[in-house]
This record gives sequence, structure tokens and C-alpha cells, in this order.
Amino acid sequence: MQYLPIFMDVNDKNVLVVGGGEVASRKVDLLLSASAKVTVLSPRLNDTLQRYRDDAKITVIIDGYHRDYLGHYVMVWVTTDNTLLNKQVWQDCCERNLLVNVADQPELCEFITPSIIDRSPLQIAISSGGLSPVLIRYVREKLEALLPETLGPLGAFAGEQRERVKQQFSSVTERRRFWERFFSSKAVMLATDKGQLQQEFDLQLTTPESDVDGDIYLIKLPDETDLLRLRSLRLMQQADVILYVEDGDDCNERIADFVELCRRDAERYPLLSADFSTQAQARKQQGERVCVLINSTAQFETLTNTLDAISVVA
Ligand SMILES: C[C@@]1(CC(=O)O)c2cc3[nH]c(cc4nc(cc5[nH]c(cc(n2)[C@H]1CCC(=O)O)[C@@](C)(CC(=O)O)[C@@H]5CCC(=O)O)C(CC(=O)O)=C4CCC(=O)O)c(CCC(=O)O)c3CC(=O)O
Ligand SMILES: NC(=O)C1=CN([C@@H]2O[C@H](COP(=O)(O)OP(=O)(O)OC[C@H]3O[C@@H](n4cnc5c(N)ncnc54)[C@H](O)[C@@H]3O)[C@@H](O)[C@H]2O)C=CC1
Repeated sequence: MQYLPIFMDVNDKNVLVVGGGEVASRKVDLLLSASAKVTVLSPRLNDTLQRYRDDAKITVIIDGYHRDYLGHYVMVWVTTDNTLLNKQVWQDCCERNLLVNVADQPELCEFITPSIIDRSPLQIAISSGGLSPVLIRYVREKLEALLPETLGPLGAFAGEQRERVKQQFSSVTERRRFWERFFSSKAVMLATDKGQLQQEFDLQLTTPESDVDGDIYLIKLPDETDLLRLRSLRLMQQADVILYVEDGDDCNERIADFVELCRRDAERYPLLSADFSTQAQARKQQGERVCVLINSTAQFETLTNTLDAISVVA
């Protein structure tokens, strides 16, 4: 991973944009939508920025760049049409440990701008690490078509109810399961207003899941991660515990790729065949979902034969 993806809180923080043209106004729009206090430094302003100044949305310094202007900012965006000047600003910012982005000069960027899907409070940021902006725009368009418009209000609703769910369920596992059941229910997917969400929420909160027992899934891994079935992937992403068979360096590396695809905070253990059954059954009885990742057909058959109460996914 070349860049660290994070979401930065710039609410009410001072941000400097150097340059006052087309690119600057796009960056200013983005910064204003995140409620930053924006100052634009430029000898000239385009119409949009002049309007923002007249509406007191931004502060403006009408002047050419000078390093003394780099005062009290948390970050600097550089958008002038002068590449030598852009480099100078970058250097001055680096000396002051100021985060800096020079538009369209990735080598002069301490951070880069992703392609953004904004369904606030839900946000998706996509990056190609600077390699292919059109590819990430394409991915954004595909994702936007897939994601329902109601995702934003759903996120806001879940945020409001989180405390109530915490009070109702004492363990993280129970809370996670509640939310998974809630988000995957048909009523929530079809809900068009908050009243409908509230109704389904209240219903699910007071109706305990009938099956409190967990599950064990044996998943025989294909040769490559690309070939993994969607159903297997979904189970791996819902699992509370991942057990995987270790056998030989080459295999371990391959299995590590699959383990990477599992839910980020699932517990992960190499499978010790002797105590496997006890290990897995005990976790199942605690209501947890256990995925066992198996490498070879032989192992798969042995485990399937020795352990009955197991759902098998080939
Ligand atoms: C490093 C970065 C700059 C930064 O962080 O500021 C950067 C760099 C460069 N872009 C260039 C070109 C284009 N950029 C776009 C579009 C977008 N570019 C964006 C981000 C980034 N672009 C950052 C890396 C992000 C990452 O990869 O993770 C998006 C996401 C956001 C935004 O810019 O606001 C937005 C899509 C938003 C969306 O629709 O979702 C298009 C297409 C279009 O306009 O439709 C083209 C023309 C096609 C082409 O040339 O590929 C060039 C060559 C310039 C030249 O040749 O003169 C460079 C310089 C270089 O690559 O060296
Ligand atoms: N417009 C676009 O969509 C794209 C632009 N670019 C590049 O990004 C750069 C900026 O593009 P635009 O905003 O369209 O250009 P622009 O010409 O509209 O704006 C440049 C701005 O820089 C300001 N400026 C010039 N010297 C300055 C100085 N000494 N101090 C402070 N500000 C100064 C100017 O006053 C002007 O407001 C250009 O190099 C352009 O080639 C690259 C890709 C796309």
C-alpha cells in the first residue's frame, strides 16, 4: 500500500489554497463541503471564487505567493499554472511539516485526492495511488450505480441507534450480529423513510434470533483468490473466528492471501488438527461463526468425514 487511506477532520480548521483558477475552485468546493475555513491566495480569482468571497464563504489574499503566507494552516493545496512556483511552495511546506498537495504533480504530493462517493455520513474514497485517475472514476461510477440512495439516511439512523443497541446487548459479538441481521433484512433494504427503519429496528431489537448457536463452515480453497465463490467470501467476511490449515511454506503464503480476505477483526488461528474439533465446537457453542479454510481435497474429505455437524462449502 503506497498511500495510507484516512479520513481527516478539517471542520473549522484553516486550509490554504494557492491559485485562484478552475482547479482551485474545485478544491475549494471539496474543502467547503468538509466545513474547512478556506483562504485562497492568488493575484486573480475566477468568477466562482469571487462569488464565494462576496458571500463570505472564503477568505482571500490577493497577492502572488510568498512563503511568509504559510502561517497557521493544517494543509496547503497548490493549484497555480506555474510548475516552478508549485515546486517552491511544496518545498516550503515540507520544511514547515505542512501537509501539501500540488494538483496533478503526484511527486509533489504528501497526500493525493481520491475519487469520492459521498452519501454522508457514509463516504467511499477510491484511489489508484496516482496511477490511473480515469480507472478510479470508472470504479466510482460502477459503485454509485450499485449503491442505493438510501445508504446515507441508513448510516445516519444506525449512528443514532448505536447506543441503544449497546445497552441491549452486552457483547460485541451480539451487537455485530444484530447489525448484520438488521442491514441484511429485506425490510431495511426496501425502506424509503425513517419511520419504516424505526419500525423494523424496534421489531428486531425485541425479537431474539431463534438460533443462538453459531456455525462452522468448512471452506475448501480454490487455487487462486479470484476463483473464490461469492458465498464463501461472504461467509469469510462474516466469520468471528478463522481457522486455517498450515502445511509447507508455499501453501502458507497462498493461504495467507485468503486469510487477508476474511473479516478484518476476526480472530485467526492456524489449525492444530488434534484439538481442532474442541476448538471449533466450543466457539460455535458461544454463538460464533467459525470458518475453517482448507487447502487440499484430502484434508477436506478427512475433516468432512470426521466432523458431522458442519456446513460444507465446496
Ligand atoms: C495525483 C492526483 C492529483 C491529486 O491528488 O491532486 C492526480 C494526478 C493526475 N491526474 C491527471 C489527469 C486526470 N485526472 C482526472 C480525474 C481525476 N483525478 C483525480 C485525482 C488525482 N489525479 C490524484 C491521484 C488519485 C489517485 O490515483 O488515487 C480525481 C480522483 C479527483 C480530483 O482531481 O479531484 C479525479 C476523478 C474524480 C472522479 O470523477 O471521480 C482525469 C479524468 C477526468 O478529468 O475526467 C484526468 C485526464 C486523464 C488522464 O490523463 O489520465 C494527470 C495527468 C495530467 C496531464 O497529463 O496533464 C495527473 C498527473 C500525473 O498523473 O502525473
Ligand atoms: N483545469 C483543469 O481541469 C486542469 C488543470 N490542470 C493544470 O492545473 C493547473 C491549474 O489549472 P487551472 O486552475 O485551470 O489554471 P488557471 O490558469 O485557471 O489558474 C491558475 C491560477 O494560478 C494563479 N497564480 C498564478 N501565479 C500565482 C502566484 N505567483 N501565486 C499565487 N497564485 C498564482 C492565477 O492567478 C490563477 O488564478 C495548470 O497547470 C493546469 O495545466 C491539469 C489538469 C486539469
